[in-house]
Amino acid sequence: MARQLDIPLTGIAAALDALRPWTERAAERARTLGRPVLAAVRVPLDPADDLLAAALACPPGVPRWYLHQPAAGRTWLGLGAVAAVRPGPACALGGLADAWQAWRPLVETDVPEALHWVGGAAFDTGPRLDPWRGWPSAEMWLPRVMFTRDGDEAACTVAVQAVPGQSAAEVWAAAADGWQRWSGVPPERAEDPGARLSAASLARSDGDRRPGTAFEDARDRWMRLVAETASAIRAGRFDKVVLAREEVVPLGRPADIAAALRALGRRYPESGVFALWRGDQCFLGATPERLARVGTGSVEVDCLAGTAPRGRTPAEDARLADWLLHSGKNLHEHSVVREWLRARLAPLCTHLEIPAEPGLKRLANVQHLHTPLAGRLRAGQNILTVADALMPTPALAGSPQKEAMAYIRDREGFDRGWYGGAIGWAGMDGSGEFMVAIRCALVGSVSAHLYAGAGIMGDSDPAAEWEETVLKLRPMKQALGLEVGDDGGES
Ligand SMILES: C=C(O[C@H]1C=CC=C(C(=O)O)[C@@H]1O)C(=O)O
Repeated sequence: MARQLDIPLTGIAAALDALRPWTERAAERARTLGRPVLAAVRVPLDPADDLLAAALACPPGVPRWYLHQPAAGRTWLGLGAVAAVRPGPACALGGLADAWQAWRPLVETDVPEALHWVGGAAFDTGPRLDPWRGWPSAEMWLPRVMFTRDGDEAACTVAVQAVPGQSAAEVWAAAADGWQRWSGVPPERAEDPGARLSAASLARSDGDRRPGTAFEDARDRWMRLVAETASAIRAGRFDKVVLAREEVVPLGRPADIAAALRALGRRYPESGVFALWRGDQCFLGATPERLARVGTGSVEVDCLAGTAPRGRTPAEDARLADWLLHSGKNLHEHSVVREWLRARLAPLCTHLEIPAEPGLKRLANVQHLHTPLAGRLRAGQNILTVADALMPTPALAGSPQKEAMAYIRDREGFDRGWYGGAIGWAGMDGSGEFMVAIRCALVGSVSAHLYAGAGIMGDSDPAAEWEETVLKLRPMKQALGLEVGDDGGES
């Protein structure tokens, strides 16, 4: 049954009306310059609008990018793409910076600050293997419609591209037509309140812990790799390597992505809940780690490495926190990341502040050692150049970076794809934010691929590292209804 979006179309109609004079200017400039020119406007929206419903009502072919940061009161949703920058196969985010900035003078708008490009990048530059085939190593695009809700303020930015030879009326009609087609189509998947998977419907999961099962084999293999890696570190080959694992869970029925994202937002308010739809796949997660946030001349970066479980009682929780804050292995693991970030940021900054001791970042499932880094950026830097310089940090790759990445590719046995990469946005003025894509899953129509890793040091205990990945996988499992929560609920 066809369904209208839950976004009131009056907001969109107002945006399309406001767009008319800008499409005239853009069409005229495109004709004069002989190259495409963008037009964009922004109108206010009702903050009560359900942005997730809008994302899910879009047809599968429409690129969709979603970021929800509950603690900051922010929910952003980008639908469609009017312009995209996508590098060659072996290129990372930094390779997009010039092409992206080249659009800056080619926009007709009175709200240049409202043009937020969205996208992200993979952990490495490929080659992409299943289930990531078809995903680029990095891509940024300007959404056709961008909804932003920041606290009590909500707005909608509509953009369109005028190509040389198009009349203003044709450009405007393209914008209006695009929206009409999305707003009257059936949702990609019927939202069935009973669609959440019950733990019992799992064909294969972490829950099947009997000896001799695929789970046991996977655990033994991974723990052997951890032991080998720890011994390579002791032999001086690396300072640190972050090993990840992939858990593939067949889905008996389509996953309820909206329910998963809502559950993650409720349970992990300090995290960035993200989703990126491509074809019939959705890459989603709730990450506690900010790669970089760039404002006007400022940069903020999270150093997050070193992990302990949460306690079942306040006393146990405090004991675990105290243990973490004094654990030699975790402090060393953390300092490798902090010093690497210091070395990478120093040439980009005129001033850098880094606390001497880490604090704690506490989530519902785990607690981490955390050091916030803050700096003043040198001229000429922007969010893409900064994110590129920092990717991937030793919290995801290891140190030395190149050698650790080659080892990971060779030994892990799967393509990380965008796990360990970055998801974020970039304003045309160079500001923006990227989150590290962890605590996540790539959900397709028949299976979900879940990812989690742990920093391996010379004194790592393979069983403890395995348990750490079990804890890190839990948020996604519970959100997707693949594992029942401690409180008996799914989230
Ligand atoms: C690699 C992951 O976490 C990283 C981020 C924070 C703490 C980490 C750790 O303590 O090992 C990891 O470096 C993951 O969640 O998949």
